[in-house]
Amino acid sequence: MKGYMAGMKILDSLDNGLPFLKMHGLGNDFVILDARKADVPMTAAMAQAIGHRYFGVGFDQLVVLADCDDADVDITFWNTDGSTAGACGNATRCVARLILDETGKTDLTLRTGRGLLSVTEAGGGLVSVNMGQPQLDWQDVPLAREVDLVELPIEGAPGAAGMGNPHCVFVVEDVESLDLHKLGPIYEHHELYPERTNVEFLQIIDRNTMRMRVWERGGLPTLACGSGACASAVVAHRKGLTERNVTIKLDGGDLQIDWRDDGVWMTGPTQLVFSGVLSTDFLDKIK
Ligand SMILES: N[C@H](CCC[C@H](N)C(=O)O)C(=O)O
Repeated sequence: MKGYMAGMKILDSLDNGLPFLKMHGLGNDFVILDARKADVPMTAAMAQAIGHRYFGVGFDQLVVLADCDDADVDITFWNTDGSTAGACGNATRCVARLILDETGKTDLTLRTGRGLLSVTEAGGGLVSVNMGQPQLDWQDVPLAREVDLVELPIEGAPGAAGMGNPHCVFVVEDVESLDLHKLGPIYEHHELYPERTNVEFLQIIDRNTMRMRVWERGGLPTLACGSGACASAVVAHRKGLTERNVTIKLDGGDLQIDWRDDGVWMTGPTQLVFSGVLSTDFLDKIK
């Protein structure tokens, strides 16, 4: 910022501020902070403040990158309510794109709350991530008690799967007519999910295509949810409705999900939108 608007007091606040990137994957948007070179302390209150769409920057998830010994980078995901998540598929793709471009590699290993994830350059601006095998034991999702994960004892008999974070997947006749703001909070806080859950609504189009809308844990509908798309593909296949390889049509665009022997692969686009700097004045107020 030096030289630009020289002499204005605001410059100091930006020169010593905290740089960030804004990216999205299918309209699921992220603020990315790089703590690899300089420590970036993050708290729930800070995440909430930065995430505010009017008083902060705004995001669906905040992403903090850190160095680690056994992967190209370590990633932590924060929701707008200040909670953290073990997985975020779209943000994982966005970070993968950054590190692929930064290193010139075509394959990466990323560390998330779920463990080590493999990434591969898919060409045409697309990135593929192996999101790992779905968690299909009730303790791992986690659920409150042992139940049939393909037909949960909830009206509408949704299915459950974990992808490093919990998911509750409904199959419905008409996904467009649903009021997510009404339904989402009911199931996010359902007693069967002790750590709350992300909630996906699917409409099957054919055995390789479905439409999905999502209410994310953290209290908001988003335009896309990568881990939710993976969980949805798993549940729909386990219910016998689809093949293992599907196109999922989200509000923000399409994801390809392929449940292979080595895990659930997710392929889709990413977009770097802008870089910015959080002012020290703002940071001082939210600490
Ligand atoms: N948008 C993310 C999911 C964020 C996860 C979060 N809402 C939670 O599990 O608490 C995705 O692409 O997978």
